[in-house]
Amino acid sequence: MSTAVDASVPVAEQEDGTANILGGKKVAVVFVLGGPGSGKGTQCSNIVEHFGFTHLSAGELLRSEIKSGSDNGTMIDSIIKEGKIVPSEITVKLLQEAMIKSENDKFLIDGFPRNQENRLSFENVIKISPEFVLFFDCSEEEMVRRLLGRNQGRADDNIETIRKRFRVFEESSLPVVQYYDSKGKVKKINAAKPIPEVFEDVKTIFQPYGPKAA
Ligand SMILES: Nc1ncnc2c1ncn2[C@@H]1O[C@H](COP(=O)(O)OP(=O)(O)OP(=O)(O)O)[C@@H](O)[C@H]1O
Ligand SMILES: Nc1ccn([C@@H]2O[C@H](COP(=O)(O)O)[C@@H](O)[C@H]2O)c(=O)n1
Ligand SMILES: [Mg+2]
Repeated sequence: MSTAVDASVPVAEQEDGTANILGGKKVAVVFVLGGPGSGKGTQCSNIVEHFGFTHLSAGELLRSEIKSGSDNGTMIDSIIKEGKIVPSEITVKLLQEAMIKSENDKFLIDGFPRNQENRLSFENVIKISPEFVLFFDCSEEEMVRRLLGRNQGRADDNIETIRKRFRVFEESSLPVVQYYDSKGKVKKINAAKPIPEVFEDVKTIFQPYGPKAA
């Protein structure tokens, strides 16, 4: 059984001082937040490659759920097209299953928690506190440019839904960032720079967690 991420890395505890244990192993979780198109997925891929984390994108898990034809698929699809947030019990269950299935003990949870309900549901069900929150800061103007140029066929990459996603980000996701900031857990990155420059800043933050095992 794995007992720790790396003996030299201080692993976060829950607020009551108990360890972050999932499926019998001690785990480290980093929440990755930022506006739509700020570069969360792009930088998570780099972190996986250099520091051996497992990347779990809440949005990707929800899109897979739609594709799988699950009972909730139609409802998730219409919520995503509206740029709104899927009920937490669905997203938290998908994250929990993916974490338990994984053999890794270091997770990047991208695009989550998107609102306070997501945060509380994760705390109550999974009972893990994040090591920190990596927050990508970028202007809306730049994020629109990136999203409209992404070309991945996403149903929500159109200007109407993008505007709605920005409002949801401001109204529901930024309060989560502020909550973690009040606990001293936010590491803010200037995400407006080119991809390699953003990753230089990200690397500095992840140095204690790497490098990826050979
Ligand atoms: N620093 C950057 N400079 C320019 N383009 C970038 C940068 N980072 C990412 N991109 C590009 O912007 C687009 C959006 O990036 P990405 O998918 O990583 O964003 P995201 O934050 O995961 O968005 P979403 O919340 O919509 O999933 C992609 O086409 C990506 O290649
Ligand atoms: N915690 C979450 C994360 C995402 N969603 C929905 O998925 C959409 C796409 O998410 P990305 O992170 O891939 O941009 C997002 O706009 C939400 O509709 C969610 O409900 N809850
Ligand atoms: Mg993404």
